[in-house]
Amino acid sequence: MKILNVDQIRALDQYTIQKEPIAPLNLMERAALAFVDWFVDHFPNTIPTKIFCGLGNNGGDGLAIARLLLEREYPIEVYVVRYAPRESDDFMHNHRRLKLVTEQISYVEYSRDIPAIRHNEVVIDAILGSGLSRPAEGIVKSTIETINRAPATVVSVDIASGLNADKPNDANDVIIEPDYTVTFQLPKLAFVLPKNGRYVGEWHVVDINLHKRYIDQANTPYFFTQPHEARLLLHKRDRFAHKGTFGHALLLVGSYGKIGAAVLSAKACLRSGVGLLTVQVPRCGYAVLQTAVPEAMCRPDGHQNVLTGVPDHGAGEAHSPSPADYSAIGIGPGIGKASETLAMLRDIIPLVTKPMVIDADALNLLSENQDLLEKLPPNSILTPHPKEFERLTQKWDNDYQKLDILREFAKKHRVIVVLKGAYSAVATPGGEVHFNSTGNPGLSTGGTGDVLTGVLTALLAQGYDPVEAAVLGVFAHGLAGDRVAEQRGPIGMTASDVIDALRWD
Ligand SMILES: NC(=O)C1=CN([C@@H]2O[C@H](COP(=O)(O)OP(=O)(O)OC[C@H]3O[C@@H](n4cnc5c(N)ncnc54)[C@H](O)[C@@H]3O)[C@@H](O)[C@H]2O)[C@@H](O)CC1
Ligand SMILES: [K+]
Repeated sequence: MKILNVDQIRALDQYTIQKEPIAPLNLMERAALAFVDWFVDHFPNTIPTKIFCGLGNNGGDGLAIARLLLEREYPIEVYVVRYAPRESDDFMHNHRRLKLVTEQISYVEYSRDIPAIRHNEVVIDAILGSGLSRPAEGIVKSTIETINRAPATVVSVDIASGLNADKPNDANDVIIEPDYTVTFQLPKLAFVLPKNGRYVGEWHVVDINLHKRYIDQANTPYFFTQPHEARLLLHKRDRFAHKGTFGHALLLVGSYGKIGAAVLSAKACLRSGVGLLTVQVPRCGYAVLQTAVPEAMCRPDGHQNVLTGVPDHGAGEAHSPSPADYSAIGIGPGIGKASETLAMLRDIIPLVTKPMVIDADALNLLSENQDLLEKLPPNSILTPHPKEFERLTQKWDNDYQKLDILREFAKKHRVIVVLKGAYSAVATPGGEVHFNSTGNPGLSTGGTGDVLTGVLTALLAQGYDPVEAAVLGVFAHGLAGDRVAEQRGPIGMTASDVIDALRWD
């Protein structure tokens, strides 16, 4: 699903009005109905509900919503926040319509007009929407502050009042902190950025049938991966397939004290459909790996505690692994930053021609040895969390700047970057960013990153296009986490649970 900016959303509204065609007032009615359908599914008509409306089209939506909820016998009180002398046309139409069904419309001009809000109430926030053009001030600001202090459940219409949809807010801006945001047609970029979590709450997109042709043609670097889109990326398996069909992956993982990372990445790789897997671990990890992951071939490193890339001669292999022998290579989980391991990266990276997966301390070694970045095979997948990405690049002032840095980095180095977190962002060499829709805070636990490396390496080994591998792998990994959270709650989740919950159908 595309994420469009405010100008595009406005143009999309206009395009729909002209090309469908539909009168603006009817489009507003459609939006209000879509909101109300969602609302009646979530709140019974026994809860006192206060709805705060601004004077623009967001407020117009609010007035239409109030009328539709009154028809459904919701106990609604309507408050119009009068911050300006002029109302939008569609606001005025809906104001007239609402007055035909209720006398109970209050006007908030001064602080004393703001009603008390009790804890068992619902507040619908329709003060300002995507037309926000300056910070909330005066009576708008006081109303927002009162709503935020209230112990009620808050639902924002389209977007929290005061929140910019596609650019940073100032630290001092006063913004509604909703429990839910019900937005029209497409998500806003603001919703997927970490700093905005409290200004979005749980968000839902409702379909209001805006014109598909405009959406199809609109140019945007930003996408939100929906389940059906991820599922389309999945390769069908041939009935006559054999293990050679699904590639041979090599994982270079683990160091003394971190062999668990090697085990997790190896298990996840095998659970993600790879045909054959070889795992190179320091000698200290040999028995552990052979026991914990009997399906994998283990190549012990010549070094007892860290990876050097040189195999243990006792294992009968005289040569370093030839990267060309493998369909995909994943490096990083648990490897540490020993100088021998850096030397291994220096040896191996220039020899690899196929996209590889780079994670954890391999990323930190790249940060400290940036010349290696230039040598990465094109379309390699890097999987930093924000701190690792900051080490690779620079500090950022806000999430929007972080996105710019992310896109620039992926383009410059011709790599795919999976910036991990809520709504993990997959940045492509072509400048696109795909935000993931699965996952939950339970995944913030040791080892889940190692699992992701295994998953991505398996997909590359099977011949997935690297961008598709990243988008699909991140989606499947998050979905596995969601399955675990559903079964046992997010708090007790372990990386091993995530591996067990991986499914590819
Ligand atoms: N245009 C359309 O066809 C549709 C619009 N819809 C609704 O319309 C909203 C956008 O409506 P508008 O463009 O009228 O904008 P808003 O309703 O967000 O804002 C109204 C006006 O307030 C002024 N304003 C901006 N920032 C302010 C501030 N901080 N304090 C006081 N005044 C401020 C601006 O002049 C702005 O145009 C969407 O969020 C959505 O809720 C929906 O009805 C769907 C269809
Ligand atoms: K709003």
